[in-house]
Amino acid sequence: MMGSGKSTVGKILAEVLGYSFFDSDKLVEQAVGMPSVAQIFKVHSEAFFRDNESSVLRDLSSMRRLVVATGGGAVIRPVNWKNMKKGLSVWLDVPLEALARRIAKVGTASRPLLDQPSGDPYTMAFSKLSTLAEQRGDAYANADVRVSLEEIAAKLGHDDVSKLTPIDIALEALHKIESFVMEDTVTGSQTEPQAQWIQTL
Ligand SMILES: Nc1ncnc2c1ncn2[C@@H]1O[C@H](COP(=O)(O)OP(=O)(O)O)[C@@H](O)[C@H]1O
Ligand SMILES: O=C(O)C1=C[C@@H](OP(=O)(O)O)[C@@H](O)[C@H](O)C1
Repeated sequence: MMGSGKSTVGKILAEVLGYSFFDSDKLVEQAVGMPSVAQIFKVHSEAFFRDNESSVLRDLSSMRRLVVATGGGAVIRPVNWKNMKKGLSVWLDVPLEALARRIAKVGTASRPLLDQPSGDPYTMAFSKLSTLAEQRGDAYANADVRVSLEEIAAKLGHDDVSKLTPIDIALEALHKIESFVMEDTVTGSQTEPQAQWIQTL
């Protein structure tokens, strides 16, 4: 979901693993030749953005040793899952209140689906995120690995997920990825090829 920390945590994962890091929104901007996703939505349309997002994910899916921070909406198209399943997918599950707090802090201008002409930024972001979460239903649960910030906070004895650092979250993601790969190897289903393509969702 938007603001869940895909880029922040994804970059740490890439560094630790010695993989390359890509942000699919940035690749779409480059492919289209526009400086921002917001402008692509405005000048073209969401559908145009989604088509380009799908082709970027398709191209990335044939590469190895990379971590990709997808856009939060990549989960809505089954064709994207077909490509994302060529690697290992990680869902950063962040409570909507925490997402809305982060987004209100940085502003909504770069996230066209949340951008509203007026109103309290936290309330507007929370309301739009709730609608998107409802529309997207269980789509995020298709991910191979779920990293729940509420679970990490409980484990570390914090009363609030906002006390978690990106490193806390990346470490938990690495533990979960390791468990998934081990299980995959034992059951013989083998994520292809040994999870060398990781996306944070
Ligand atoms: N664990 C965290 N705690 C607090 N703020 C965070 C955390 N992770 C990311 N952020 C902040 O939240 C905002 C969105 O993070 P980002 O990584 O860009 O999310 P995404 O790529 O999922 O949209 C950024 O301002 C980032 O600095
Ligand atoms: O959730 C979404 O539909 C979107 C998420 C955004 O990426 P981030 O999740 O990196 O903000 C970006 O792709 C676009 O604004 C749409």
